[in-house]
Amino acid sequence: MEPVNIGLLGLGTVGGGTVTVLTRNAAEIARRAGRDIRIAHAAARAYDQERISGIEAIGRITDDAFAVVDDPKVDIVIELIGGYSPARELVLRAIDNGKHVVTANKALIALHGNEIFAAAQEKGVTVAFEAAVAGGIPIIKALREGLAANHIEWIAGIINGTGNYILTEMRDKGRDFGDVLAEAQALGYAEADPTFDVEGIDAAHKLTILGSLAFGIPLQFDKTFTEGISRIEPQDVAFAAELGYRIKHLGITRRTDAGIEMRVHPTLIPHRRLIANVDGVMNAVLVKGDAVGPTLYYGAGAGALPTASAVVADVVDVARALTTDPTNRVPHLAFQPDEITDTPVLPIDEVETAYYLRLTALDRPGVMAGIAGILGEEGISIEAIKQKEPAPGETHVPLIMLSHRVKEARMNRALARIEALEAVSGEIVRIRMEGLDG
Ligand SMILES: NC(=O)C1=CN([C@@H]2O[C@H](COP(=O)(O)OP(=O)(O)OC[C@H]3O[C@@H](n4cnc5c(N)ncnc54)[C@H](O)[C@@H]3O)[C@@H](O)[C@H]2O)C=CC1
Ligand SMILES: N[C@@H](CC=O)C(=O)O
Ligand code: NA
Repeated sequence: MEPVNIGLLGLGTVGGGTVTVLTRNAAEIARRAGRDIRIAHAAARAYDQERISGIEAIGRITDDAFAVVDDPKVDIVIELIGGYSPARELVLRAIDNGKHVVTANKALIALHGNEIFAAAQEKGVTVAFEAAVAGGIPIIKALREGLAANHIEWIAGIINGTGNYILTEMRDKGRDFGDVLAEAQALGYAEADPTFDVEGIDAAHKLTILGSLAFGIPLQFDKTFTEGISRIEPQDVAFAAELGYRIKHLGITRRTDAGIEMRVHPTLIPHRRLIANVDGVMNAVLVKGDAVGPTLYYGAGAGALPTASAVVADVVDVARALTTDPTNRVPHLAFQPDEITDTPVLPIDEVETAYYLRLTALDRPGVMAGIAGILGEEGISIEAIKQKEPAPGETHVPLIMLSHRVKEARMNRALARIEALEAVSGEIVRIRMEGLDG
């Protein structure tokens, strides 16, 4: 049988890894796909010839990505340049040319996926994106296929490798935030703009995709609440540990009677949960289905070869389905396109969680009673309070409180009133908490 011809866009971290995996495992991949798979044409603005093992097997390398998507020999375009533009134009052009597409670009899928999948359906081609969420972990496949029997209740995941790497190094080795970020960049884990990693944007892109796959809703990145890790302080990591918790940056999506929660933020979770012990660049995604119960998927969330593993698995999937009727393929967003519903996404004000609060208050009788009075008036009950000893010469002490579950809007009101008290100084630190057991 004729080989499958790949057009590869981008020869950076993931593009280079993809060349290596496709060439190193060529024989085994061909046995699985039923055809040889070869990179006929590749495009990159820049690449390091010396660092890409297998590069000599590429038919032709250019700097013109549009020449690759317009190459009539190419059957499958792999988009690994990243960003919104020209990635969007390249993918739409590839589809228009009748080519299948494999991409690792979560920013592209989260923002333009609805348009891209509609175009692909129209043309009868597939756009595969396993590498876009949780790198090498086959989480898209698990949600679309392995868990297809279930009513999914919620998903909670560590879905940014760079962020988890930074949090782990800060906690275990007391390293500086900036230092660890620079290392994650050197290792090829970070996005081209690393604020996407540290401010939670990358995790929000991935959560947007997970929410759509789990609940059959359109991709709605603009409705995903996003908070990053840049404001986490070492003292909160230490206080959380004293109380039996770890701080992890989680993407959480949950079905409730009022709508679907979609939120990305640092979260205190009990240290005994498996997911609380997922460290470094590793990712993990917990999925709770009504029939299967809780399931956990773990693996490398970033890096050349782990991400290439997902890219090449998609290529094999597409190659196997080249001759099947498009209507019999697994739908892009897990549900049939005409079954995507517009269940509302809840604004963060409507979301209910427990909270870790740290405030700095005057060490004087009556102050605690004033704070407790406001919380009581707002109907917020407190599960635990810890008052630290004042440092020598200090008049103020850190006060740690863990609340029961309450709507965000109500907590915001209470915190504004407490911050206005004369005895309370500065901003109250608030970190959401989840038990992940229900
Ligand atoms: N690095 C990682 O661990 C992971 C990355 N991803 C995603 O994979 C994609 C690629 O990421 P990396 O490989 O890390 O990026 P990179 O920056 O290492 O590589 C990008 C490559 O694309 C080329 N390029 C950029 N614009 C181009 C254009 N207009 N025309 C031709 N070539 C162009 C660059 O010259 C380079 O060869 C991104 O969408 C990223 O979000 C997904 C999962 C993990
Ligand atoms: N920058 C991302 C790369 C993979 O998606 C991360 O760190 O997770
Ligand atoms: Na994946």
